[in-house]
Amino acid sequence: MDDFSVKFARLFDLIANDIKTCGYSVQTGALPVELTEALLTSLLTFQSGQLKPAGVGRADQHISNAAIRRDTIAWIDSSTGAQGEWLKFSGQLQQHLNRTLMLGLFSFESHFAHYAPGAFYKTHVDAFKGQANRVLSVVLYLNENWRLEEGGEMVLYSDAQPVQTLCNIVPQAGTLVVFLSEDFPHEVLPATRDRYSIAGWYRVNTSTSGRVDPPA
Ligand SMILES: O=C(O)CCC(=O)C(=O)O
Ligand SMILES: [Fe+2]
Repeated sequence: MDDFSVKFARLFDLIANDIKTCGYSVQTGALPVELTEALLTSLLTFQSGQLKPAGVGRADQHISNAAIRRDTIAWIDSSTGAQGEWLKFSGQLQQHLNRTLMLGLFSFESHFAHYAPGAFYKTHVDAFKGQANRVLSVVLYLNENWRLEEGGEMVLYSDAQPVQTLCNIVPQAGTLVVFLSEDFPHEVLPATRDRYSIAGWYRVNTSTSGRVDPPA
């Protein structure tokens, strides 16, 4: 194990255990402050025009739908050191979950998101049953000193009827949320201040005869 996986070994165990027992995990202080600060700096260096209104649905049916979501996004690559560290962290978590839970996670994609004051994302699921696309969702918050009265919580609901609220998650810097993409409807409530985060998804490889999805 390298330093990185030693550092996060306990966190990865806690997440794996939560996913196994209840399908979701909320970890406060999961990532070091220096990393969440550096990620926020990377996000803020995008000119506002470089963050694009997010779409709804699969990439090939990309429709921007302001009635459903009002965030703007930019996909993450390893162009800054902080983004590289985030991708390394996500890769290590992927390996750990594959080893411990046999999830067969194959690829990872993630984007920065900015919710301006008043912006929201109505209740949705990140993947549709049977489509075997997004298997596991990850959200990391980048907001220092978030106060409860500022709103902006993510509300996680149960899939079963009657729908129950499982938890309200305050978007405080360092909090990491991981959940099975098909199983948990969730929403983002409007906030009174700018709200910054990263949302990511692990996919399984669903390639069939000659068609690779997602691209290897
Ligand atoms: O920012 C959040 O709390 C969740 C975002 C989300 O649900 C999504 O991007 O699919
Ligand atoms: Fe979502």
